[in-house]
Amino acid sequence: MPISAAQFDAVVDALRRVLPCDRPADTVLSAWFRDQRRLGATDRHLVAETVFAVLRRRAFLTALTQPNPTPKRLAIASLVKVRGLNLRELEGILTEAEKKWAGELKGTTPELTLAERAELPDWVATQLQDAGLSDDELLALGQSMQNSAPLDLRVNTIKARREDVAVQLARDGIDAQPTPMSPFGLRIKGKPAVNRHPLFTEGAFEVQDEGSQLLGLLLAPRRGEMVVDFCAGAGGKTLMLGAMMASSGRLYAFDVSEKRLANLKPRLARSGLSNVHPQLIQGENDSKIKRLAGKVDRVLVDAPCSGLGTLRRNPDLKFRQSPESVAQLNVTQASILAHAARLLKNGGRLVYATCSILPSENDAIIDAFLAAHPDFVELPANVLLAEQRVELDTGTRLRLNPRDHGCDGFFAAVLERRIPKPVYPQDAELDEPAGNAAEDSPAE
Ligand SMILES: C[S@@+](CC[C@H](N)C(=O)[O-])C[C@H]1O[C@@H](n2cnc3c(N)ncnc32)[C@H](O)[C@@H]1O
Repeated sequence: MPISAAQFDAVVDALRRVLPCDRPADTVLSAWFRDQRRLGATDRHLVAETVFAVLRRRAFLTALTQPNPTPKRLAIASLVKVRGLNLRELEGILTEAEKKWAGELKGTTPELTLAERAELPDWVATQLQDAGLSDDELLALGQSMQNSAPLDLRVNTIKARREDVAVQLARDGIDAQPTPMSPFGLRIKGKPAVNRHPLFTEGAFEVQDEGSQLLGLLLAPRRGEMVVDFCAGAGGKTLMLGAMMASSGRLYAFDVSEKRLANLKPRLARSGLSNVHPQLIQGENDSKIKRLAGKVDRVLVDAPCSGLGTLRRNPDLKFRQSPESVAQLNVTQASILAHAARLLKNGGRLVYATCSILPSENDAIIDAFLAAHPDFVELPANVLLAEQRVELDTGTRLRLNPRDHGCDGFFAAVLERRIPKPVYPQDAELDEPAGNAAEDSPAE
C-alpha cells in the first residue's frame, strides 16, 4: 500500500524522538501520539510498526545508511529493505536524489559482523557465545527476536473457561487458538484491540505471554496456601497465581514501586480475586518481609532484569542496557533471591525467573545461591511441567526463546527448602517456626 507524505513525515518525526533511546520507546511513542490528534488508527499503526522495525533492524539499517544514518534515511531504508515497498509506493515523498539512493538500496547488501546480523550488541553476543552458543544458534536466536511478538491471552479460570472465551471471541471476529503449551492461554491472530472487548472488562482474560504463564505452572500454588509474589509489579503473574489458588489462602504481592502496584489495582478489581494483598516494600530487607520468615509455602521471584528476552516487544532495550547496568542488576537479583528464600517454610518452593537470555542473570545467580545455601535443593523444571501436563522439556531449568518456543525469552529455576533435621534435640527450637500460613500477615 502506498504511504502518504503526511504518514512518512509522522514516521520520521516519531523516529527522531525515539532513536536516542534514553527512555523506553513505547513510553516515548505513546506520549508523542497523545500530541498527534490528527493521526488516525491506520497512521498510528504504520508509525509504530515502522519505528519498531527500525529498532529491531537498527544494525542492518545503520550499515545501509552510512555515512549518514539520519532518522529520514533510516525510515526510507526500513520501508524499502525491511517492509519491501517499491519506489512507486513512495511516490511524492522522496526528492530526486533520495529516489536515486533508494533505488540503489534495493540491490545493496551491507557487510555485517555476526553480532550485527543477529541484531545483538557485541557484549550480549559475547556472553551468549561464552555460554556455548554456536554461531548458527546465535544467529537463529537473534533473528527470532527481529519479528514482532504474537498477542497471547491468559484466561482467568475463576471466571471463564478457555473454550468458551475462544468461541465468544470468534463470534466477534477475533481468531483465538489455544496456546501450544499453557492450558490457560489463547493466541490471537493479528493485533485486535482486545482490551476493549467486554470479556476483558469483565475480567475473563488478561494479556500475557505464554512464557509468563508457564512460570505460574512451575510454582503451582495450591488452594489455601500462603504465597508471596516478591516482585509483583503490576501483577501480571500475581493474577495468574491468585486464580490457580482459586481465590483462596493468602497471596502477597510485594513490590518497591508504588506506581506499578497502583496499576495492579484495576486489574485486581476486574479479576474477581479476593485472596491478593498488595504490599509496598522499601526493599528486599523490609521489616514487613522479615515477619513472614519461615512461614510461606511458595514464593515467586520474578526478578528485575535486563529484559533482553523481550526484544521482540522492547527492541530499544538493546541500546538501553549495558554490561554495567547488567552487573548492577546481578547484585540486586542475588540479594532479592537470598532475602526471598528466607520466607519459605521447610518443604516450601521458590521459583526464580527472569525475562532475560543472559547467563549472568540466570544460571550464575542460581548456581551461586545453591552453593551458599545448603538448605535448598533444585527441582527439575521438566518433571514439574510434565506433572502439569505441559509438553516441554528444556531440562532442569526452564529456558524459553522465540526461536524454539514462539514466546518471549524466559529463564526459571525451581528451588525447594529442605531444612536439615537437628542432630541434637535441643537444637530443634533454633529452627524457624513453620507458622500458620493463613493467619500470618506481614503488615498488621
Ligand atoms: C520483572 S518485573 C515484575 C513483573 C511482574 N511480576 C509481572 O508479571 O507483571 C520486576 C519487578 O521487580 C520490582 N523490584 C525491583 N527491586 C525490587 C526489590 N528489591 N524488591 C521487590 N521488588 C523489586 C520492580 O519494581 C519490578 O516491578
